[in-house]
Amino acid sequence: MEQHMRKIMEIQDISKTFFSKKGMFTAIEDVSFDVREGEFLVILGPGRCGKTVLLNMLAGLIDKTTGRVLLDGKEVSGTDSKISMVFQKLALMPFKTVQENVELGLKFSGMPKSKRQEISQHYIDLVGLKGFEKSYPSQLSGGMKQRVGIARAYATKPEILIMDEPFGQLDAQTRYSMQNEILRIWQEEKRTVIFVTNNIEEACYLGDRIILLSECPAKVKKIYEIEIERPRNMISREFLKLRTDISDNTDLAI
Ligand SMILES: Nc1ncnc2c1ncn2[C@@H]1O[C@H](COP(=O)(O)OP(=O)(O)OP(=O)(O)O)[C@@H](O)[C@H]1O
Repeated sequence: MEQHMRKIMEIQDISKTFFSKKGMFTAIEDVSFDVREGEFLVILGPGRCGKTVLLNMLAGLIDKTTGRVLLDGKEVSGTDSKISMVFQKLALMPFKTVQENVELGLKFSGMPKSKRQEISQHYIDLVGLKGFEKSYPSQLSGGMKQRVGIARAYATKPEILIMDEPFGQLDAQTRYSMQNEILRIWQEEKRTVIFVTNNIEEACYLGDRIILLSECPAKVKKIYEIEIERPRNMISREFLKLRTDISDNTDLAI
């Protein structure tokens, strides 16, 4: 637990209200929590409760209406190279190979080709795609495409990886195997992960902690510390108890 105690990110009273001709709509209201260095933090909330809006504010992709986000003690405004995102619908470039897709962020930073190749190969190997370097996204399964997205996010060596329902589009079997894969990758290459899901079982399986959000406007309902050892058994008593506690505390069926 010791290594989890440093606060890498502090989210202080952030809110988001959208204004349009039809009126105003508050998606996020006074959300505060800390992110601890090296932890696997899960944000769990019902569908359409504002999870993506919250993540986009953490990543500096959209403005906050109120509140502050501190990264390493300094306020973040706009995007920051210390944060990298993995999206549910991966924006892989269809005419670029796996390797070129993984190198994309590095290329933008102006890194020379040989260094780019060395780094991309490391992360392609890490996510289990060795041998697929020259494949195109259309030749890959859904799970493999997610692996490319994960390698691409890791390749820029961010301090924090934000993952927005990355397994939401996968079939159940692939989803289970990717849950184990993401834990393996996180344990091999320690970074702070903020992982969003609307799936209670997935949250209990993956998280060191779970931030449970309410329905819209999203507020923090409860923060769970999970002490269950990994690999977690989804049918053990303690796992089922946690799952039931969270489910009883959840606003909508999620
Ligand atoms: N630019 C915008 N203008 C107005 N309303 C918006 C905007 N972006 C998001 N919203 C609204 O904010 C609410 C939360 O959306 P968001 O996509 O964050 O939910 P979510 O929890 O990520 O959903 P899902 O579980 O489907 O991924 C929705 O009702 C959405 O319509």
